[in-house]
Amino acid sequence: MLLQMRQITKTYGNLTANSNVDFSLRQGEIHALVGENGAGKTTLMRILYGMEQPTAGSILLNGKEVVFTNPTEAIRHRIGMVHQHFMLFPSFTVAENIVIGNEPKKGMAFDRKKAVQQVEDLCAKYRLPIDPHKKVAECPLGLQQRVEILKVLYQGADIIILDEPTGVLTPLEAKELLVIMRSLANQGKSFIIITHKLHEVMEIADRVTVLRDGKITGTLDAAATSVEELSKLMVGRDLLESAKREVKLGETVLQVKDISILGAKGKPVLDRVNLQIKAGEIVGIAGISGNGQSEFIQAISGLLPIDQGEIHLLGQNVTGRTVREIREIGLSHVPEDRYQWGAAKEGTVLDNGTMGHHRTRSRSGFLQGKELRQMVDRFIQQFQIKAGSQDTKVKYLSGGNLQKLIVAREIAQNQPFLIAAEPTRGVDIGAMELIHEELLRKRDEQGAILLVSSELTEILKLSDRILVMYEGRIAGELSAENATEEQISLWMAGGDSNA
Ligand SMILES: Nc1ncnc2c1ncn2[C@@H]1O[C@H](COP(=O)(O)OP(=O)(O)OP(=O)(O)O)[C@@H](O)[C@H]1O
Repeated sequence: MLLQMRQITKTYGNLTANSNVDFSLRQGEIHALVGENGAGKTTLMRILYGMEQPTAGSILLNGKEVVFTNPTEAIRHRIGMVHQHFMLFPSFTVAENIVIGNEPKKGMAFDRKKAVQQVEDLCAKYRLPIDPHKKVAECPLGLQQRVEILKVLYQGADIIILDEPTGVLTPLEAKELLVIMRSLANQGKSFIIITHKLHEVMEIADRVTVLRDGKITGTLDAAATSVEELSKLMVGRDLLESAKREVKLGETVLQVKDISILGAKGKPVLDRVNLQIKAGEIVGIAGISGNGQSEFIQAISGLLPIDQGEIHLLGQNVTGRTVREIREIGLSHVPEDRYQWGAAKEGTVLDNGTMGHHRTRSRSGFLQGKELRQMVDRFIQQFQIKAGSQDTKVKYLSGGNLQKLIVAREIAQNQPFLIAAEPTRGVDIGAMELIHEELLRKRDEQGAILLVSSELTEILKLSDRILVMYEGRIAGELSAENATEEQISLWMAGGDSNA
């Protein structure tokens, strides 16, 4: 066995993140690690990569015990990790990012020519083409991830850990990554992949290990299991399928009229976009990221000024209004980037769970300290948020648990209009089901929802109408009944526009 982690336990104060975990990896294997948010997946991998020390337990590489007190030691033992949030220098080139830390030198100076040559050789060896001279800032996310993978290969990794690698990728990029992993595995590399996407596990993994509440609930051959069995092992129950119910449409809540945002190079970021959403409907926007969806949401929520057109919310012209004014008129917003817009990392669960709620009225006036705590308690229970206590800083929450907290907070604002951008990014399937159910409930109660998601299945499941964005324009619109994955994918790729 290439790698064995034996009886690993990790505690933080009185919280047990990993409890007597046994995990193994064979050479050339792709081993998926799955489990609910906060189950302890990232913690286990941080231990393997030397970022954390286990409270108890041992790691054996090729049968010999090893102890890593930092990532440099793990790298020396040919273990590499690609994190959820990329750790690249955007203003450096691809080649510079790959060799950094181990740069070829000519005398004392950095040997740029040799670095480029080494990167070109590496790309050829592993059949992962990329332009070494390109600035990382100019690479789409899929290519940035390729740089991260090339970087660990450059460092000599034989074991590669990928933490939710497809979360930020487009469907096409995700498919490509799976092909790359299989090809590298065939060349002898071994992978551990943390993912919430069980269909991906079925597609790519040889074996799969399920963690629940810090403990292993099973290690299975992927070929001998199913999505249903895995979800049961993860969540401890069968999943409910939420179905859309008939709802009568109410009055117009959002009206976007012909809005445009001019780009830096004369090419519009948004080009005469129109949209109307009524009470009681979910309108989904599909599209490959980078086609204007982010700017569209930012424009509606007052984060980004527009150059042309008007935005009306509940009959009021909100064009040019501030974020706060628009929120007060009737918007709540689950933002796309939870770290940039959604949360204050140094704040506690209580602080983050009550943001924007201080002006929410209770029967006795505005919500007071105790009522705010009770409200956050309800969020924690309803969404099964693993947070230790309300006084825990959110930077210690697992990614999915922070996402659940933001979604709970925003839905509870009870505003007539909700923007839900990537609402289930990074959450486990049990939590995804809960969030979907809550969004549908809000719609049934005459809420108007704008859903932006890179997950086509999510768009298809929840939306009453689907719009596809391509290069800043609405490339097409379909009702839920007429929507097919094929048609949407075609518009997403810029083909056969009906607009
Ligand atoms: N430095 C820390 N201090 C305190 N608690 C921590 C720390 N790091 C992790 N935890 C806690 O350990 C538990 C396991 O977290 P971990 O990030 O491993 O979960 P995960 O399975 O990767 O979740 P997700 O799918 O949401 O990313 C969580 O309850 C988390 O809040």
